[in-house]
This record gives sequence, structure tokens and C-alpha cells, in this order.
Amino acid sequence: MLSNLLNCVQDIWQIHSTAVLVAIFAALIIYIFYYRYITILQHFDKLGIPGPKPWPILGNIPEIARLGGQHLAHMYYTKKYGKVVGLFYGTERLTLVSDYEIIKKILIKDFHLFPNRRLPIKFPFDYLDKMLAFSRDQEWKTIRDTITPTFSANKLKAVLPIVDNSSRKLRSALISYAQQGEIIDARDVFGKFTMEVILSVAFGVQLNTQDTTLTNAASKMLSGIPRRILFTIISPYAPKSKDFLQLVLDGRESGKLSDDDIIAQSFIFLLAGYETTANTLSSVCYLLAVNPDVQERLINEVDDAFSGVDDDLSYEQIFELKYLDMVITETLRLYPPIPIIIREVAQDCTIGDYQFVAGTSIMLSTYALQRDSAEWPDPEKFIPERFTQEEKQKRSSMSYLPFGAGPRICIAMRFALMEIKIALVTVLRTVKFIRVKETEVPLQLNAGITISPKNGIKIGLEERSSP
Ligand code: HEM
Repeated sequence: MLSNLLNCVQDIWQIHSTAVLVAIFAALIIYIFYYRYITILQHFDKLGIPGPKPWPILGNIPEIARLGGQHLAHMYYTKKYGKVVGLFYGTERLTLVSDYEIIKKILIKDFHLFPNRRLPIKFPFDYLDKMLAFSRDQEWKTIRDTITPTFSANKLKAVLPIVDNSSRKLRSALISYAQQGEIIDARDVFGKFTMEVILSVAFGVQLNTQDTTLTNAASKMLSGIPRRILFTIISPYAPKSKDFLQLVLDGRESGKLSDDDIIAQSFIFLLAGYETTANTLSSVCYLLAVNPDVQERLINEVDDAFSGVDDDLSYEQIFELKYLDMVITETLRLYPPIPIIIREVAQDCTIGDYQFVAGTSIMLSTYALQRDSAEWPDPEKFIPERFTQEEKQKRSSMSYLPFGAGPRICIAMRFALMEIKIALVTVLRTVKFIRVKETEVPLQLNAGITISPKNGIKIGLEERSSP
């Protein structure tokens, strides 16, 4: 019986061997496709987590694009499906969470279950995986512990004059634009400023803010400079100056960081330090231009602060300016430069009523959280008074996360705030931002990993008569 069967298979094989091979191959492909792209689509149904119906391979991407980008899609999905929503970005499974208790557990209390960000793409150079933002587990901890002292209050005070120097150049440029009656693209002007600051603070490289050629050259550094060249560029500067890079290089001497680690941190400082801060500064100026009463009050605070001071404000005096802080905080609520926070689930776990599966991601939509009308009445309105001490205490700290929270919070938060505050204080002593007919109201946004104005930010300038 068995030998008959074997004979039969042998006959078929001799006659139709190619056809059989093709059939087996096709069955395998269909099985892999089905397993990889179709069964995965039931992931959230199995966990009882609601969400929009995904397409194979594309997931919810077509609908997210149709809704106007992920920032708007997240608001829509949260409203429609609730505080825990299952989404597919292609084949990536992401749970969108906006429940404050669960968020607190993910970011802070149960950090050990969610210690990493999941990298959606593979970087072209392996050493870039070592960037603080994308490094993982113990490697991340070693780098973070080594770099953290770089951003202490004392180190920030030491680099304050560098930021101050660039702010003065920025002010001169703005005065000349005002005198010529030029409409500026704020994103462009502040982009040059923050590029200059990060290059001089992080690497000791001296540039001139408004020198487009040099700034473009520096921008090119961001787009894939080979590792040896970058290291050759930064090394000669670092040992001479007490800039951020020197502190990172100290980590190499103590054996904690390798050359690859150091190059990777140089990249992340540039990537994270340039666009986020430039976008925040241009958003503040836009909001001041379209809210002249707020601008007037802020200018009064700045003038008062300078009235009893001979030269510049100290680090402490800058951080004491309360209304300035409220204006920036409210700007970051409306326009958080990084609109999403991502964490990878390290092991299967249950938080509250929800199960999270290892290898999938959790996504917190800062943009949607910070425009939730249940927490923020009139969420589209720019109201700095939401951030008086008294008002802040009424809200959950998880409702406002422009810098993230917990052990992976933005490492440079105080540096970024210092830079933004110094630039604004310096500039507002001599110019005002004005809404002109080219100013887009409301502002259209592009939202990917960062949020930026779709069509730039066009505003006018007016020289102040008596600073
Ligand atoms: C207004 C300006 C900035 C904003 C709004 C911002 C926001 C953020 C956010 C939301 C995160 C993720 C936090 C989390 O996952 O919990 C982050 C991480 C990070 N930021 Fe910033 N950032 C700003 C400026 C900067 C600057 C100037 C630098 C560097 C000089 C920087 C370096 C980093 C790094 C290295 C990380 C990764 C930290 C880690 O994984 O341990 N950021 N930032």
C-alpha cells in the first residue's frame, strides 16, 4: 500500500516536477503572506482593544493621511474609540493610549516594562543605533548616566554666554529686517539661530547665524556624513573648549563610551537640538504676532526685569520671568514639536484592563492630549494663564507632555528652555512681531516625527521705540 503511494508520488514528480515545485513555492508564499499580513490584523480584536479597521500591509496609513495627518487622526480616533485604541502603521502594531493612569505607569511607575523606543527604520550606519534616543536597555542607561551631568545647571550657566552671543546676532538681523520692512519666514530665521547655537554649544564650532552658506553646510552634516569625517571635524574643537562634546569625550576617557557612542551622540544633539527649538521659537513669535495683548504683557515683563539691571539677565533671573514661562509653556501645549511619544513593550503585561504584547509599541499623542477639551477648555485658544501655579495644580501632570516624562524625558529640556528664553528676552527688547496679510491663520501643520508649519511662518517686524 505504502509502496504504491510512493510509486504514484514518484510518477507525478517525474511528469510534473516543475509544476509541483511552483505549487509548493506558491503555497509557501501565500502562507507567509497570510500569517504575516492577515492574521496580524486580528491582533487588537483578540485583545478587545477597539480601533479603525486596518488594510493588509498598509494598515491605517491611508485613513490617517485622509484625516489630515497623524496629529488630527489621533484626536479623531480618541474621540471615536476611547482612551485605548489599536492602530496599524503598516504592519507595526501601536496602541494609542490617552488614559492618564496608564500613561503614568508606562512612562514612570512601570518603566522597566517599557524602557525603549521601537525603531521603525534601520539607520544606514550601525553606530547610529547608539544614539541616546534609540539606544536600548543597559547601553542606554550607561550613555544617559554619562551625558546627564552635561546638562546640569552649572554647565548651562557656563554655556549661557555662547547662547547670549548668538541671540544678539539674531537681534541685529531682526532689527535690519524691521528697518527694511521685510516679511520674514520665522522658521527660517530661527532655524539658522538654533543651528548656530547647537553647533557652538555642542561642538565649539563658530558660525554666523545669518550666513546661509555656512548654515547649509552644517545642515548637510545632518544628512549622512561618513563617520570618520565627522569625527575628524569635531575632534580638534572639543579638547580646547568646555562644550558639551568635551563632557561626552570625558566619558570615552573613563572607558564608558566608545568612539561610535560619541559620534552617535553628536548626531542626536544636532538632530534633536536644532529643529525642535527652532519650531518652538517660531511658534511663540507667531502666537505673539496674532495675540498682541499677550505680546504687550510679555514686553512689559521683560522691560521691568531689565529696568534694574546694568547689562544682561543672569541664568536665575531668566528663569524667574513668570509670564515668559507661561507663554512658552502654552505655546508648547498648542504646538508640541514632537507630537508623539513612543515606547516598546518589553514583555507581555497587563496594565489596568488592557493587555500589551511584547514587541509591539505604545504611542502617546502629545498633540491630542494637549488639545483634549475635557482637560483644556477652549483648547484651540492661546491662553498663557492656564499655566499659573494655581491652574497647574488642578490638572494631571500627564495631560501635558511636550518633553515626555520619566527616565527617558528629554535630556536637554532645561537647555532648550534656556535657549528659547534668552532668544526671546534679547529680541523683544528691540522688536515686536506683527501679523501681516501673509500670516497664515490658523496655522497649517505637517506632522511626522516632528511637527512643523506646512507653509512656513510669515510674520512682520516692528522696531520698538524705547526698549
Ligand atoms: C523645545 C525643544 C525640545 C523639545 C520640545 C523636546 C522634546 C523631546 C521629547 C518629547 C523627547 C522624548 C521624551 C520621552 O520619550 O519621554 C525628547 C527626547 C530627547 N531629546 Fe529633546 N526636545 C527638545 C530639545 C532638545 C535639545 C535642544 C536636545 C539636545 C541638545 C534634545 C535631546 C534629546 C535627546 C538626546 C532625547 C532622548 C532622551 C533619551 O532617550 O534618554 N532635545 N525630547
